[in-house]
Amino acid sequence: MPDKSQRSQPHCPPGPNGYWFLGLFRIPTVKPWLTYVEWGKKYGDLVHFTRLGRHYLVINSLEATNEILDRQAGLTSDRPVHTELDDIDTVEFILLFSCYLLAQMPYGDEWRVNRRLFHQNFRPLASIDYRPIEIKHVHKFLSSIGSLEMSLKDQVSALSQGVMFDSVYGLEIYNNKEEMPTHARDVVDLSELILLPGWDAFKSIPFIRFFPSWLPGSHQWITYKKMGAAIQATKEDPWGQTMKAMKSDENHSSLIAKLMSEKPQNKSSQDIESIKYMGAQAVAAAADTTMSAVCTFFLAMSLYPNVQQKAQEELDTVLGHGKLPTFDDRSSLPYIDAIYQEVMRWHPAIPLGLPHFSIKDIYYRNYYIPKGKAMTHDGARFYNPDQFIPERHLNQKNNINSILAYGFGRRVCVGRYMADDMIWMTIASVLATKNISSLPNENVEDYFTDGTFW
Ligand code: HEM
Repeated sequence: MPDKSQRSQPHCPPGPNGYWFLGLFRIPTVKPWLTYVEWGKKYGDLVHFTRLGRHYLVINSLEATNEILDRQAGLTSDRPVHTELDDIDTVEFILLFSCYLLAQMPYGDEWRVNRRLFHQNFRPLASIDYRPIEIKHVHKFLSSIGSLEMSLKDQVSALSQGVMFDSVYGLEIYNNKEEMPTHARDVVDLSELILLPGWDAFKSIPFIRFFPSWLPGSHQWITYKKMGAAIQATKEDPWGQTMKAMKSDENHSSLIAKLMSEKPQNKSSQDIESIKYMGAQAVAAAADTTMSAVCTFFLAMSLYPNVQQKAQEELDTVLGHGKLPTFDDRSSLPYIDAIYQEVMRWHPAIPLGLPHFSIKDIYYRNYYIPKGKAMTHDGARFYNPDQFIPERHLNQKNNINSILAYGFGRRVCVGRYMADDMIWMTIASVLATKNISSLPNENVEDYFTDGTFW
């Protein structure tokens, strides 16, 4: 790459204009991905804007994403949240954010250690251990479908949270409204707000955190405080219950129990904290993501009955009518796999991805991208992108790494192998045994709430 002096006057990519420094006040907070796609059509695959002195870059093309987030991953793997919070050296910061979750950690040695721990326990081989639990919960879910006690969305949420609490802590979740799954969802819901451009005003205007709660602006700092409390509860409560279960039940089995009984027996408090954060991160990461993907699948099947019929024909031919699939059947069911990939493309669980933050100025094409950009992407690069067309994935050499919904570069989703198993098993099992009829509302966007997640 040529050095700075050799370039012909690099400049920031185009984007909507705002006020200098203060930036643009029309930044969307409602379904922002729709606006980013519109901006992409107007300005190109890189859209730049500023807000309160911070630069944002929306990446709308796979080519640019690969170049910036993969090939320059050493510079663009940081996260915006804590990097800037570190600048606020207050007691509140130390109290609230001494709790670090992997997804929000700044890129560096601490992230590397915690990412390795997570990877060891959720890599492809380790993820196979969770399959019996996934099958047990999917079968339980199948028998609960149609019950009037809970909405379909709550049942799906209980399924995705149930799998994770069972796998990590050996704890049963009967209802997603119980305290522990609610705290895990709070972590995600609150992070979703915090990651949107514009929710970081108190970093540029620090005295906001001294505002009384009734004053406009104070809600941002209050949200951070609530998130700190939710993280703390998600880290400590299931851990405490698992410690009790390990003492009272000799048959107790869980990831936490396995890690705690591994050598060395007398673990340092730092090692124990890392295990605790890994557990909390896992239940928080799974809270909305797998739920969102499974709900998207139900929506797609209700809108595209021909796809459902084709899938059921494949299942009937390969397995026999009404027979439940096993993981060994996956390679013989290409159309079911194509449906899974289309679910992940059509409405990704995290439409904007998680923001990346660059630690140094970088260059791409003739654009100068100043240090400190948050980067997101929009995956609309397929023909008729709004249509649900599983066929587009058939005869492609796709694998889990081609699924853009799992993110990019060194921060790519570290729980993707387990998520992949879990979502595939749910899709295949539902199609093998149920007929999904129409949902009440035909406007697809109405099913997708505001913010980062479904
Ligand atoms: C539909 C299911 C899921 C989707 C679509 C998804 C998507 C993502 C995305 C987009 C990222 C950010 C990647 C980036 O920065 O480029 C991410 C990060 C992460 N995901 Fe997932 N995820 C899913 C399920 C899970 C599950 C079940 C787990 C836990 C077992 C998990 C654990 C994580 C963690 C820990 C990170 C942070 C990684 C880091 O910052 O180094 N995810 N995920």
